[in-house]
Amino acid sequence: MTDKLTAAERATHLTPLLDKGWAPVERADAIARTYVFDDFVHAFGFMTRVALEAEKMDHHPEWRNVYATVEVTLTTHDAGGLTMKDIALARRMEALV
Ligand SMILES: C[C@H](O)[C@H](O)[C@H]1CNC2=NC(N)=NC(=O)C2=N1
Repeated sequence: MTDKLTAAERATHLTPLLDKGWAPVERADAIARTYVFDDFVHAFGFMTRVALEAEKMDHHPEWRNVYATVEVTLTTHDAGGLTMKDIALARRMEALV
């Protein structure tokens, strides 16, 4: 789960997330997505749900919240790049949005 994704794994696992609005961040071998909610309460509710899941998964997002906007970047620091842990967390976030 913490080995960096191969090109074939990226093609399989990343493509569905790219369709949902996630984008590669080449600078850090990461992916990023910006979520826009109706207001701060909805944005922070999402962050709270994700935080509880992230803690269970022992895998944590880099993120920034300004009022109704949540900017998320996912990468695996221990591996120095994108791994299946990031894919799993992105999928959980898509289920919790
Ligand atoms: C000790 C602990 O398991 C590690 O530091 C975990 C915690 N959460 C993490 N989150 C992310 N995004 N990358 C990591 O490498 C990572 N490592």
